[in-house]
Parts: sequence; C-alpha cells; structure tokens
Amino acid sequence: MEKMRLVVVGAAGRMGQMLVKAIAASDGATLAGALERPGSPALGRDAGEVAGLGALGVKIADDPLKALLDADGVIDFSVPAVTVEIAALAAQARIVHVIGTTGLSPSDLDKLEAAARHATLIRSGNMSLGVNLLAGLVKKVAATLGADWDIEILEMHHRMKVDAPSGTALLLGEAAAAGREVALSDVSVRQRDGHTGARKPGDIGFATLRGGSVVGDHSVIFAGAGERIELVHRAEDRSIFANGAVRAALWGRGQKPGIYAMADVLGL
Ligand SMILES: NC(=O)C1=CN([C@@H]2O[C@H](COP(=O)(O)OP(=O)(O)OC[C@H]3O[C@@H](n4cnc5c(N)ncnc54)[C@H](OP(=O)(O)O)[C@@H]3O)[C@@H](O)[C@H]2O)C=CC1
Ligand SMILES: O=C(O)C1=N[C@H](C(=O)O)C[C@H](O)C1
Repeated sequence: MEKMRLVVVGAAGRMGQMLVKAIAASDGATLAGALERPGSPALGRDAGEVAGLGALGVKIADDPLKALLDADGVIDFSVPAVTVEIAALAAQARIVHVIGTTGLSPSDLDKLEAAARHATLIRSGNMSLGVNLLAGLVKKVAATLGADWDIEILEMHHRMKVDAPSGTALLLGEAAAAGREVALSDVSVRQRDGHTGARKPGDIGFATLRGGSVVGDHSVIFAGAGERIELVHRAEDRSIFANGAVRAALWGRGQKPGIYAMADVLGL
C-alpha cells in the first residue's frame, strides 16, 4: 500500500515538531504538508529543518484548504478554534483527522460530531499507550471500590500549558466515572477555594499544578478510610504522544467516518 500522506497542523509547535519527526521515522506515512497560523515566523521554512531533522522538502504554509487537497490525513495538536476548522475541511475532503488538541468546549465537540459524518476523527486527550492502559485500570478500580473511597485526580504540566484540567485528567475522570456508572459532569469538582465545606460523597475532584518543563504527570488517588491507592503515569518524552498519533492515523485509514478514541486504535 502507498504511504499515507499526512499534514501536520501546528508544525512548529512543541508537538508539531515531534509529529514531523515521528512521520519521517514511520514506514507507513509520509509528510505531505505542514501548517502554521498566518503571520507565523515559521511560514516558508522547511518543516524538517524546524523539527531539527534537516530538509524534508515540505515548506510550512498557512492555507489548510490547499494542504488537505492532496492528503490522506491530518494530525492536529493545535488550539480548539483551529481544530474545529480543520475538522470541517477534513469532512469535505473525507479524510482522517487525528485530534490531540485539548481544552475543547462542549460546542466545539458538537462541531466535531457534525464533521464526523464524513471524516474519520480520532480524538484523545492523551495518545500514549501508558495513559490509555491506565484509564482501563482506573475504570476497574473505581468499579471495584465503593463510593466511600474518594477519587481525586492530580496533574502537573509545564509552565506553557494553557488549558486546565488537562485532557488526560479529564479522560481519567471519565474512566473513573464510567467505573462508577455516573456522568462525570454530575460529580466533577474542578476547583476548591476558601470555606468549601466537607467533601461530598461521590465527587471526583481535580487539582492542577503548572511549572517548569514537566511533560505530563497524572495521579489518580483513591482515598479510603485508613488507606490510599495511587495510580500514576509520568510522561518523560513527547514522542510517546506523537508515535501514538501516527499509529492512530494509519489505523484510521481503513475505518468508516465517525469519532473514535485511542482505545479503539489500541484495541483496549
Ligand atoms: N492528546 C495528546 O496526547 C497531547 C495533546 N497535547 C495538546 O496539543 C495541543 C498543542 O500542544 P503544544 O504542541 O504543547 O502547543 P504549542 O503551542 O507548542 O503548539 C501549537 C501550535 O499550533 C500553532 N497554531 C496556532 N494557530 C494555528 C493555525 N491557525 N494554523 C496552524 N497552526 C496554528 C501554534 O502557533 P503559534 O504558537 O504561533 O500560535 C503552535 O505552533 C494542546 O492542546 C495540548 O494540550 C499535547 C501533548 C499530547
Ligand atoms: O499540553 C500538554 O503538554 C499536554 N497535553 C495533554 C493533556 O492536556 O493532557 C497530554 C499531555 O499530558 C501533555
């Protein structure tokens, strides 16, 4: 089969550069385009050089319509407004759209649902194998322990991260809520400040730390009376997300339009 032609959105960003490297190292995919915002200083530069690889012959451009014309898929770790726009274009082109972008609002998610009528969308707050396995464990532990065990999710990321709680924290919260057969939106507590009163039984709490260069640390804490279980994932290198995203794109090539998760890709 011919190599899958992939476009990277946000190609000069932290994840974009990792994606360019992961595609270059992949047997099944080739870089067909690289996008940045209008006015970006990266426009016109070779995407491989920006990623520190040497020239790949793909210049960073700012026209998504043109870039997607000749692509089989697009990998997008950018910002919510751009991701929604790219999903609509992926639907027009009937191609695969791998979405790593976090911080999407409910209305953004509705727009992705609409795009998924024609595009194959694979979206996950975390594309690593480790976190997706952890989510399965969290679901199982939450289902096993009674509601007298309190669930708290703690995350820490680098100082440049702009959204909170992280997409991964929310993914793990969804897994815990699914284990308890409740809707996360009914039980989640995203912030505490001042005289909050005692913790409500059944709540799933989130706490956010930001600082330095932390790639991504997540702990799911099950706190019982007299004992505590902590399930922890520490990302040490962004290549785990980029490799997962390329794997998702290749998997998506054979799928019908719809919205899929990383668990589908990994067969979990
Ligand atoms: N699901 C997962 O596994 C992971 C998800 N993420 C998520 O990916 C997203 C990006 O993270 P990260 O790489 O650290 O962030 P960066 O800010 O480093 O990268 C985002 C890139 O998108 C660019 N961008 C902005 N507007 C446009 C546009 N109109 N067209 C094309 N590109 C544009 C930005 O350019 P500029 O800076 O010039 O605005 C920037 O280069 C975040 O939401 C993050 O949470 C991150 C890691 C793993
Ligand atoms: O912004 C990041 O860096 C990361 N974002 C994702 C998230 O919001 O969970 C995944 C990873 O933790 C890194």
